[in-house]
Amino acid sequence: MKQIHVAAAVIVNHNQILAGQRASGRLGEGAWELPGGKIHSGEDPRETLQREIKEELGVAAVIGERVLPTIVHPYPWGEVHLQVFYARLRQTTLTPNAHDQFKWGTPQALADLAWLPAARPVLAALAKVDLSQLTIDDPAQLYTHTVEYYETDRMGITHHSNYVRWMEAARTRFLAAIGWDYRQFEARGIISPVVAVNCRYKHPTTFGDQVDIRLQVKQLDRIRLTLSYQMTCQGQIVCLGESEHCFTKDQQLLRLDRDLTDFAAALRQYQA
Ligand SMILES: Nc1nc2c([nH]c(=O)n2[C@H]2C[C@H](O)[C@@H](COP(=O)(O)OP(=O)(O)OP(=O)(O)O)O2)c(=O)[nH]1
Repeated sequence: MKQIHVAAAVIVNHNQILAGQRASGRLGEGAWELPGGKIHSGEDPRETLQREIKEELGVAAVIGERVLPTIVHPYPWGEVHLQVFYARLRQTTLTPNAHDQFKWGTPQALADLAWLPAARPVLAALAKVDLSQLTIDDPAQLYTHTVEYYETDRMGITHHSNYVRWMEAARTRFLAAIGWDYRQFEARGIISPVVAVNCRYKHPTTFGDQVDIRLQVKQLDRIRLTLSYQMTCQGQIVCLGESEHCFTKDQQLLRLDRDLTDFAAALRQYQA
């Protein structure tokens, strides 16, 4: 039997997920499914989902962890191997393309819809999950640091200066992950001075603590980029930071909306 490899997304918003009704004229028309589609040859299933969600809903998505092991279901048209991942949408306004209608609801409320059979085990698995507690991270925006002994002070807590360094570590990794490695800027003669940094220390950390630093693009104006950093340890906020940057070449300020338009477009994808 022909094998059909498919990726589908449990798109989460608070405690609700998104179900789509397959448009008429498609196989399984009228049945409900999770957004997704066939994995192209050589494609990573997470890339499939980014592509399919863009096509079907008109928005960018962050793809998280697997929900459950691959589901295999035989249909008259082939054996579907369904890989299901959590996802969240970057924007809330959808432009539906491939479905007759969409519904948001808790897995319990949506369980009675006429789902494609391969999707049913997903609904059963979700019934045991507290979706509102789920964090779906874009790896580009998350840097995890384990506090070193040498980062602590005489009081036994992390010295405050380290948080600013971790912000920089999160930032350089973020830029590299979105295709704008800082070395590329330097190779083009562009430098990016930090024009402001601030930190609000909310709770101390100490040796061995694992600190998650989540970065977001807070603001982009003509010359300035503002990034925000939320730092948590075991889910508790330990520090909230911000940094502001400008970009210069030959000691002239560059404009993000004129001289660095590709970079600005890449950053906008990560704007909160
Ligand atoms: N997206 C999705 N497909 C599912 C689910 N459950 C399930 O059995 N399937 C099956 C139905 C189809 O046989 C297959 C998905 O193929 P598809 O034809 O919709 O994929 P596609 O979006 O790439 O479509 P196309 O461009 O080839 O028309 O997986 C589900 O929950 N979501």
